[in-house]
Amino acid sequence: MDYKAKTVAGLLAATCVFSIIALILSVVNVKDVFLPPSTKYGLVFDAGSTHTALYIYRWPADKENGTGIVSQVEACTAPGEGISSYADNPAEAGASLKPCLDKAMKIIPAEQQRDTPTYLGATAGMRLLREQNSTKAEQVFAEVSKAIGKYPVDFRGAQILTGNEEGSFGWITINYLLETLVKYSFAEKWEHPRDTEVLGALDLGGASTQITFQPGVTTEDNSTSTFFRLYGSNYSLYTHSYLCYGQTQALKMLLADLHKGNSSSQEISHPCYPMGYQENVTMSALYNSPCVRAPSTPSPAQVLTVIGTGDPAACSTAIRKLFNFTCGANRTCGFNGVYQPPVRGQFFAFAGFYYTFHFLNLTSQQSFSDVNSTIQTFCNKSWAEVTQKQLQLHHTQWLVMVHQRTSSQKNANMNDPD
Ligand SMILES: Nc1ncnc2c1ncn2[C@@H]1O[C@H](COP(=O)(O)OP(=O)(O)O)[C@@H](O)[C@H]1O
Repeated sequence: MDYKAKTVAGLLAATCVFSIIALILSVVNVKDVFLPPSTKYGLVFDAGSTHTALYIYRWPADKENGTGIVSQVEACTAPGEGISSYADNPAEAGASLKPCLDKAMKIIPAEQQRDTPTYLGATAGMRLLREQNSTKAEQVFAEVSKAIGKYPVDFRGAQILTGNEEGSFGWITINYLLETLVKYSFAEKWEHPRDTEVLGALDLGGASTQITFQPGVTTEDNSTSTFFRLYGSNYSLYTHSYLCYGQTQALKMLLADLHKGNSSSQEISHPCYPMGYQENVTMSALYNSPCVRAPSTPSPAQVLTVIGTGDPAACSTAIRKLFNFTCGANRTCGFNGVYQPPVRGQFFAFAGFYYTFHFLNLTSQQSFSDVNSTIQTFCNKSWAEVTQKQLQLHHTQWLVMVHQRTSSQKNANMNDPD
């Protein structure tokens, strides 16, 4: 499995759309089976919390065992940030999709465009906006739907994925790409691979993080269980999405915690930023999300100065405070009391995990101790040594480290060969 994991890691990075193939696979309509065998196209917008991408897929119209075999033709990144960032200017959310739709229209033959199923799936950025202001979320959706509706495609709707869907689709996608669900055999047939274990999925997004795996026991809590029939086989999965525990939102929670620890001061000493680093942030920008509770006497225009102290141990302690690892009696849990059966098998970590590990040159199945020492070395660098480009990844390494430590404490195996 290791060599496959390596190969697929590159592919995963390039596409960054772990839920999307799964979305196509699960939505390809039964009526497609009766079309004459030919190539079909599908379009999926992955409306993430930090950016939107359009993926163009192609598959043979005659399908295998009721689930399609899909390949990606092209990916297009929409300009600007995620659609939730257009809450105060929803028309711009629609406009941001046009360059990618234009590109798709150049790729899909004109006579097939009207038969091209097109979906938009939004993730935790929109879940948070809906929580904060459902009217604004609806306006953003109305505008993106209007923009897509102007193109000659078979638009089947825009929706906010639930956390369970996001987790499950990520699991399906990595296992599809790793060929643990279906494989092209020497007999030139798509077959269910024998003696191959599926992998668990760890997805670190910007606004949420997901864990999904096939547990060895019956899931005790129905809200975390999901069932799929794929390529003729049944899968019962455990899945949970932790809202606010994606990179962007978790770092916001961390900064808010540090601010509340000394709220009378206009300076926030930040142990996770390198020594010498400094930035200004307004109170309104810091407390603009349901993930952080604003102080009782808000002063939106007030400017706070964040000063890096570059203290890995203090950073680790501050991050730990974002997690409650206490479980109820007779219960196993992930964190914050969320039920989780004992982890089982190998896991594949992707999205934010991949970007951070890639930046640190840690995507070649390094041992756990090598990973930790590389992270420690990087954490001890001063701001002068860390370029602006590196900064964002510098932020995230701490989260990754905590995720790793949490996983290792709970005996998860994150592709660690040791
Ligand atoms: N090319 C990239 N390089 C580094 N980090 C990235 C890149 N693309 C996305 N990310 C990070 O990956 C995370 C997932 O982004 P996104 O898919 O927008 O979030 P979500 O899963 O919450 O919708 C974010 O923290 C984002 O900053």
